[in-house]
Amino acid sequence: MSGDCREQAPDTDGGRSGGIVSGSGAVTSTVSNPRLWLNPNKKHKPESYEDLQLDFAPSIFSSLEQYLPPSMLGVGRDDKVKFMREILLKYLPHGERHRVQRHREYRQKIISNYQPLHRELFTIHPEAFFVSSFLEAISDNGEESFRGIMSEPSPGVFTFEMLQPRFCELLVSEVGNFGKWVNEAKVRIMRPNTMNRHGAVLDDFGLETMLDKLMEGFIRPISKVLFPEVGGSTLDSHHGFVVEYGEDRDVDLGFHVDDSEVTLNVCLGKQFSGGQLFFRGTRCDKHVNTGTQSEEIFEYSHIPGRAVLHRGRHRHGARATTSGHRINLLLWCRRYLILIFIA
Ligand SMILES: O=C(O)CCC(=O)C(=O)O
Ligand SMILES: [Fe+2]
Repeated sequence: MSGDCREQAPDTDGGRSGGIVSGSGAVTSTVSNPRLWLNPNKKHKPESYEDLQLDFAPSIFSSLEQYLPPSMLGVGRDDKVKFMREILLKYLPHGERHRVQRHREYRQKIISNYQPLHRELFTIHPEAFFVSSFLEAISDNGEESFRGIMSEPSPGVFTFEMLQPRFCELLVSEVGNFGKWVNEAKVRIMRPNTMNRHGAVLDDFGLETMLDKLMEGFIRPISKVLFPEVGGSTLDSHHGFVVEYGEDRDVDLGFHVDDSEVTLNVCLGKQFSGGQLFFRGTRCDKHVNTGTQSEEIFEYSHIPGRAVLHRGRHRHGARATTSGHRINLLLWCRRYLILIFIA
């Protein structure tokens, strides 16, 4: 990999540069010159935008809504969407705006042609997806209950039981079905990032809303407590994908950091040997290639259904999967709004 091993994913949420907005908190509510408030109105309960096909993730609209000027808070949802889209597009650099638009068209084309195999995966069903210990900890929603279901075998690396075997099976089968459709329809798809030749972006074939809910309702509350220094409570966007290793697939994954604040990595199966994750401590951009202290060295063996949660800046990689077939679900969770508006 190159000097800076930060990976950039080719999705609409990957934009990292941007402008500055609303320094003084001054407001106008006209769409011709839309402005946001500097501080969020935390008492305002945002609407849900999940049912709309928009160019930004539904959770971005829900998060942004609290920054609307008071005169906009009570208007209809369509007017809010129009206002917020204008703001989002206005503050994206021109090239990025174009990329968002093209990616939206790409996603739309896939979603209108691909027939899902297991429709029950496309809406979140916590009881069917998650194990009960995880659900209980989320419902308790406190540091003690989160730590109660987790181990932290190395500082900043948390592991816990998360997904039910049936959910893992269905997701693996859905990914297989998507791959089959891609081959048969001869569609060229974008891979999850520049490190993978195999794997698929789940957000691109209809799972964006479900994964948005997973991040908002399950990963954000945990991150608020375990990763406050990277803005765990303000995660508002994600890049959701699977990686696949084994014969005829990728073998290993080089040393890197993720383009995320917090990364969720859950093994979905199937049978495999090898494929351990290796960690080498957290670094900022400037020091990403510095040496490793012995206490930062940690190796983790994947177990189906079990999650690993770590900061995106925690340096890591994956050893060769030496036999069988390994599939992992990755959710790179980000703070998109903060990055484009308060750059
Ligand atoms: O293969 C794995 O488990 C690690 C995947 C990973 O680190 C990534 O895709 O960013
Ligand atoms: Fe990674």
